[in-house]
Amino acid sequence: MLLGEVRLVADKLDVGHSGRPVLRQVDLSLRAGAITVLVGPNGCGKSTLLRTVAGLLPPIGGDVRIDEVPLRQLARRALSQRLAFLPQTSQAPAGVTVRELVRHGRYAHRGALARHTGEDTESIAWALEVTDAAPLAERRLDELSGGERQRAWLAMVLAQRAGVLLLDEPTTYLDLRHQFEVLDVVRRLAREHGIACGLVLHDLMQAAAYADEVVVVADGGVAAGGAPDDVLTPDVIDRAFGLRVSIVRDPGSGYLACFPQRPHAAS
Ligand SMILES: Nc1ncnc2c1ncn2[C@@H]1O[C@H](COP(=O)(O)OP(=O)(O)OP(=O)(O)O)[C@@H](O)[C@H]1O
Repeated sequence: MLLGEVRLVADKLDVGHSGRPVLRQVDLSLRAGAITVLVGPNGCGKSTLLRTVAGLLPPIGGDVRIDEVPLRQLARRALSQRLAFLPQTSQAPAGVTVRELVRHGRYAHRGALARHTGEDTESIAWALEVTDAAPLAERRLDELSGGERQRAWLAMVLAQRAGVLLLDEPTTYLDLRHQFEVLDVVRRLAREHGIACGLVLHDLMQAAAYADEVVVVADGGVAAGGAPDDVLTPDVIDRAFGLRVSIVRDPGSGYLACFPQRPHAAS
């Protein structure tokens, strides 16, 4: 594994819907073994950006390259072998088991009708294990808790064995412990398996704790990007979210916490 190798690059990317730009001139790079977290206010364009670099929305301008190959030159299956994307919400057919869901991740390699190989079996077992979803494998997805279901979806995209993993708000609907569990899985995927991870998160404290690089999206573009300590400052947060905060570091865990400075809040 080549730690730090750039796997995905967006170069002067304009993204939006029906030809109407939401974000302009976005530069982004995702490195092997690193976690990049996109943060920003509601509706600023984080999902639009993630969906565009995942090849689900056409760029309005600019370029995305994965392993130096332009995204537009990659057929669907070739793209799925390099990049896995988990959207904010996903639907599965009723009654499907976790193992069946995870097997879907292998269609990127084999197609839906092809026979399964030893490599498929091994990848499915690995994806279930790394997400701690192996004990759930024979359970029906619609009978799981939100946290268990999220781990199953994560296992499905991991079974693709792609070098780039994009997750849109993977901690939504999860309680605090399960949020950290999912983020710990992502960290393990980056650190131990060299996967380039790009996440959208709303929680700035979690972004600070897990990101190698934070990208702040606001006002039609990238407002700031870099190491969490450099980027998550009161000024940047005020500019992006329109909220004055003070930032405190918890001496025990080292985590940053933001507190809004609203004079009326305590009254
Ligand atoms: N399918 C669509 N068609 C047209 N406009 C859309 C579509 N999806 C999103 N938009 C618009 O694009 C803008 C950016 O939305 P997007 O979902 O990317 O924001 P976001 O930062 O991910 O928001 P949130 O934090 O609320 O999830 C918004 O103005 C939204 O209304």
